[in-house]
Amino acid sequence: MTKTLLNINNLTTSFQIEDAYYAAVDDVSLTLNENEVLAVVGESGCGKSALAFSIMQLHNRARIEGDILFKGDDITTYARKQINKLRGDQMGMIFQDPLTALNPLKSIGDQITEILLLHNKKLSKDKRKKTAISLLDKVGITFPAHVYNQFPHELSGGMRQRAVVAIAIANDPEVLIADEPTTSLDATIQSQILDLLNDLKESMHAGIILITHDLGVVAEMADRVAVMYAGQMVEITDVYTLFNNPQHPYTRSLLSSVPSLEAVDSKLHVIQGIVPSLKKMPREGCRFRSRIPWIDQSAHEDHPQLREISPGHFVRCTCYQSFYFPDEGKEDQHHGVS
Ligand SMILES: Nc1ncnc2c1ncn2[C@@H]1O[C@H](COP(=O)(O)OP(=O)(O)OP(=O)(O)O)[C@@H](O)[C@H]1O
Repeated sequence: MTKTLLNINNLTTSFQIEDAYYAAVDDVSLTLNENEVLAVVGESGCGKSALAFSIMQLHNRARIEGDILFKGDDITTYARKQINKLRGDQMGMIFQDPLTALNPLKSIGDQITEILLLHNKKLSKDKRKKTAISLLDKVGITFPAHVYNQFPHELSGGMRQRAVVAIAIANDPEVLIADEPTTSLDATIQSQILDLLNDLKESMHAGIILITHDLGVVAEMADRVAVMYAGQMVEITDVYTLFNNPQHPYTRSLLSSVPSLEAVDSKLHVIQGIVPSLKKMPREGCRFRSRIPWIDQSAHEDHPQLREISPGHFVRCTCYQSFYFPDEGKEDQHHGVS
C-alpha cells in the first residue's frame, strides 16, 4: 500500500505588509506519497517558495494557519528543537541558490558532518568523515576527500549545488523539498542533478516536492503536478493528464507558451499580464479572471473551489469549461475532460 508522507490541509501563509497580513499561500491542501515526485509549477511570485518554506517551517515572521501532517503528526505544533531535528533528518531541502544555502565560513565537510550529528550524536569523528566523503562521491563530486576540506567559494556553481544536495540527503530523508534546484545551473549539470534526484526517489523511496517553473523538468521528473496561481492551487493531476488533457486556463496558457518540438504546428499563446503582487491580489472570485478578459464573466464562479472533475484530477473554477484562446475563436473552445 502507498504510504502518505505529507498531508497538508488548508495551509495559509500570510506576510505582514505595513499594518495588514496578506496570504501568499492561500488555503492549500496537498498530499505527498512515498516514492513520488510532486511538481509544483507556476510563474514567479505565485507562492511556490513560500509554500516550501512553510512546509519546512523556515519562515521567521509569517503567520501560518492550517496543518502539515508528517506521517500523521502535525509538525506545526512542534517546538523549535523538534523541528530542527526533523529538518535535515527526516525532511531535507535543496535551496534555489546554493550560495545562500551554504555557510561561507565553514568547510563543506563540516557542514555535512553537522547534519549527520543531528541524526546520530554518537557517530565517531572518523565515521562522520567517511560518511560525508561517500555522500560527496554519491552526488558525483570528483575528488570528494579533497572537496571535504574546501570552502563554498572554492567550488564551481555545479559543485556547490551538488554539495547542497549532499547535505539535504545526508540522513536519507523521507521527504525532500527541492526549490528550483537547477535554475542556476547549465544544461549538463542540470540533467545530472535531476538524475540524482530520480536515483534518490528510487533508492530511498523518498517523496520529493519539486518546485520549478520549467515544464521540461516537470515532464522528465514528475509523477503528479500541482499548478499554483496567485497563492492557490488551480489544478492538480498526474503528469500524463497535465500534458495531454490540461483544463484550467492558467495551465493551458502555461503549456501553450512553451514551444514544443513534437507539436511544431501548434500555436504559441503568450499569457498577458503578470501575477499580481500580494497587496493587489484579488481575494474574491477567480484570481485568473483579469488575465483572460475575453472570457464571459458569467463563466467564473463567485467562490471558486478546487473540484475533482475525474479521479485524481482537480480543477478550480468553472471557467475552464468556457475557455478558448482569442486567436482560436469561441467555436474551437475546449469542452472539459475528454
Ligand atoms: N517575507 C516576505 N514578506 C512579504 N512578502 C513576501 C515574503 N516572501 C514572499 N513574499 C511575497 O509572496 C509572494 C509569493 O512569493 P514566492 O517567493 O513564494 O513566489 P515564487 O512562486 O516562489 O516565485 P519565484 O519563482 O520567483 O521564487 C510574492 O508576492 C512575494 O513578493
